[in-house]
Amino acid sequence: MRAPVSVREFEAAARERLDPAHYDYFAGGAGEEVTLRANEAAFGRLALLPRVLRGTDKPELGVTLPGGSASMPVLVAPTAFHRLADPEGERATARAAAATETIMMLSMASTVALEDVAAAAPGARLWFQLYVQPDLAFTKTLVRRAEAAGCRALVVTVDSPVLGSRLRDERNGFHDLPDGLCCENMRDGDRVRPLEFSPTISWEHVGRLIELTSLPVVLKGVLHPEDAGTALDLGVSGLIVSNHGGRQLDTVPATVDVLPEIAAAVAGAVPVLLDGGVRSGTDVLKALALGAAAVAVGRPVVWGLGADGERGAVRVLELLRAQIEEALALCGAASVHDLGPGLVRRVPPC
Ligand SMILES: Cc1cc2nc3c(=O)[nH]c(=O)nc-3n(C[C@H](O)[C@H](O)[C@H](O)COP(=O)(O)O)c2cc1C
Ligand SMILES: CC(C)CC(=O)C(=O)O
Repeated sequence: MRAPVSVREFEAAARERLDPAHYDYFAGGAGEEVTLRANEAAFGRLALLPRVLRGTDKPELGVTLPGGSASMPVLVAPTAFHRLADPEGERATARAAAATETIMMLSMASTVALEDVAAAAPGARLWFQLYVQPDLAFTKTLVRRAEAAGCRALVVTVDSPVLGSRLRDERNGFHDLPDGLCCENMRDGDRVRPLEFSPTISWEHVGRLIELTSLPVVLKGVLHPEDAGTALDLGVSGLIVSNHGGRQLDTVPATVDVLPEIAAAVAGAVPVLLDGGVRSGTDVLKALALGAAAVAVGRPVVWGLGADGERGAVRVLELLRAQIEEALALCGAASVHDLGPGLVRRVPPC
C-alpha cells in the first residue's frame, strides 16, 4: 500500500488496524461532538492571505518555550493509552518526538510508566501532564517522579473536574483497558490506583503546585480570557488554549476561534499554545498568526502510531514540518516568528 500523504490518510490507515472500539475512543468527542467538529471546521473558515516577492532560502521553524526548545512549533499533546495503538505505546511516541526534536507532553494516563518512557527515549524532551488527584499526597509523588525522570515542565489539565460523556465509548461498552494494560503511573505498591478526577479542583491547587515544583507550570484547557488573567496573576509559565479535542464540555467554541481573545489577555506575558483540530501546516500557520507560540497535536500522532508505530508517528510529525515549511515559503514568511493577524482572513462557510 502507498504511504499516507496527509494526516487524514494516516487516520484512515490507523483505523484499518485498530480495534473499532479503540479507534472510536481515540477519534471521538463528548456529547454530540459539536466541538469536535468545530475545531477542524474553524480552521477551514480561516483563509491565508500570502505576501509575495519576499523569498528566503531556509525558513526558521524553531521555538523556545519555558520547558525547553523544539525544532518546530508543533508539540505532541498528551493523549492516553498509546499501547492501544501500538505495543510499544508511549515509548514509541517519545522516540518519535526525540527523533523529530520536539516536545512530548506525556499523559499521566500513559500505559507505560513515565520513568520507562524517559529511559526508552533518552533524548526526548518530556513535559508531564497531570490530573490533580483528590489524594494530594499521591499527586505530589507524581510531581516528584516527573521531576526525577527529567521532565522539563508540568502541564496541569484544568478542563476536567469530571470526565465528559463520550457516547461512542458508552455505545461500545469501552470503559476499561484490556487485560495486561493499565495506567502505569498509578501503580502504588501492590495496587494500581484508579485515575480520579477532582471535582473540587481550584486555583488554590494550581498555586500549591507552582510552590511545590521548580518546573515551569503550564495550564492546559483554558478558554476564557478572565481565566487566562487569573492564571497569569498566579504565576503560570504558559497556557494551552484547549477544549481537550472536543472531549470534555460539548458545544464550547473551537480553540482557534477563542485564541485571539486569550492572546490579547495574555499580551505576551507567557507563551500561549493551542491544540484542537490542527491537521496541516496551514492550520499551524493560522494559529501562530493569531497569537499562538506553538500548537500541539493529539490525534494526528495517535494515527501515526496506529498506522505504523514509531515510524508512523515520526512521519506524521515530519509531514507537518514539511507542510509548515511549504506554507511559510508560499506566504512569503522567513520564520514562524514573522506571522501576524494580517496573514489571516475569515471566510464565510462554503
Ligand atoms: C484519545 C485521547 C486521549 C487524551 N488524553 C488526554 C490526557 O490524558 N490528558 C490530557 O490533558 N488531554 C488528553 N487529551 C486531549 C489532548 O491533549 C488534546 O487536547 C487534544 O487531543 C487536541 O485535539 P486534537 O486531537 O484535535 O489534536 C486526549 C485526547 C485524545 C484524542
Ligand atoms: C484517561 C482519560 C481520562 C484520558 C483523557 O483525558 C481522554 O480520554 O480525553
